[in-house]
Amino acid sequence: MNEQTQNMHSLLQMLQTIEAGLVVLDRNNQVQVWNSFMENHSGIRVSKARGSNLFELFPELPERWLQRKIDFVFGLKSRAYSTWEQRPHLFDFSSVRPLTGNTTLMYQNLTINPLLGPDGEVAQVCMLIYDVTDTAMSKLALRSANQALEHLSQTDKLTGLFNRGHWEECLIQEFQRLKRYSGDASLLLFDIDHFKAVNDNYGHDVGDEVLRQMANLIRANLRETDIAGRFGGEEFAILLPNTQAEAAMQLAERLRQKVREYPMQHTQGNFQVTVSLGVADFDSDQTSHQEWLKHADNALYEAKNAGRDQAILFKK
Ligand SMILES: Nc1nc2c(ncn2[C@@H]2O[C@H](COP(=O)(O)OP(=O)(O)OP(=O)(O)O)[C@@H](O)[C@H]2O)c(=O)[nH]1
Repeated sequence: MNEQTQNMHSLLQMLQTIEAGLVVLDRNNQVQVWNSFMENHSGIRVSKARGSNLFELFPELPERWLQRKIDFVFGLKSRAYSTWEQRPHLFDFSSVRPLTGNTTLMYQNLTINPLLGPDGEVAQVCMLIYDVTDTAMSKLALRSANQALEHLSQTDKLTGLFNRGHWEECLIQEFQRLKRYSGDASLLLFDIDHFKAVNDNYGHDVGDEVLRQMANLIRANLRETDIAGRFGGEEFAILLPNTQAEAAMQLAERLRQKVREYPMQHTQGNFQVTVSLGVADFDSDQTSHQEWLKHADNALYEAKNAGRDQAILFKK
């Protein structure tokens, strides 16, 4: 064996054993090279793979998408890429997790490189398939931990509604949007009447349960785009985007009715509670979100003073 042949032989052996899938395709997608990574993970021997059409060997491959990439490499003599974030599992290979022993589908990155023939044109393409399962799994775990943390930091533990901090951030964003682009939105503040008496008569646990039931009633009566939060102890706030004062008052009235009809439960039976509500719509004269809130709070105060169990719209 001369030196050149020996070098070529070593090179081929190296390609056979690299820890990535290596597939060389001709212009008709027929497999020319198939390394041991591909053999081991697909269970398809090189003798069967060589000369076969890639898409017939792997019907699960997204043919149109991959063909476009391959054509791009042939046509433009440049590399093409795809990451696990775009296409998590290109080939349906499984991957054994060393720590847990669990099997999961292998996450893959892909590059497709042009291989030039003697005429300088692309004669074949070389696909490299990388197993990036470890990176992908830890990135996904981190992402979901961050999402859970974000959710926790925005949520009121007792009711599951947004907490005051996050709700107020939503209000600020909506206020700034309305200031810039104009439009309608309304605010609804509501407070359980004589809640202290609920705690005093039935105990703090029953009081907590009333707050939870109240949150459920709110959730059941809102649209997806409405934003509800627990504003304070027994006070709730709802931001109603794209809603004029009249429609906000209808919702306030409906909520008031639903609450007073709802049988709150304690060990000796049921009891009723009522709520007072203050409504204020966005007004371009308002200079800050606090001013908008103040308007709703003034209306709520008026509703309390006028005898409770009612909704009042803020008037300048
Ligand atoms: N069970 C329970 N009670 C709470 C919670 N947060 C605040 N409270 C109670 O809510 C009550 C609020 O009482 P007040 O501010 O006097 O108001 P109110 O009795 O509802 O009277 P009005 O609002 O004037 O109708 C207090 O007794 C607080 O202890 C909570 O998370 N759980």
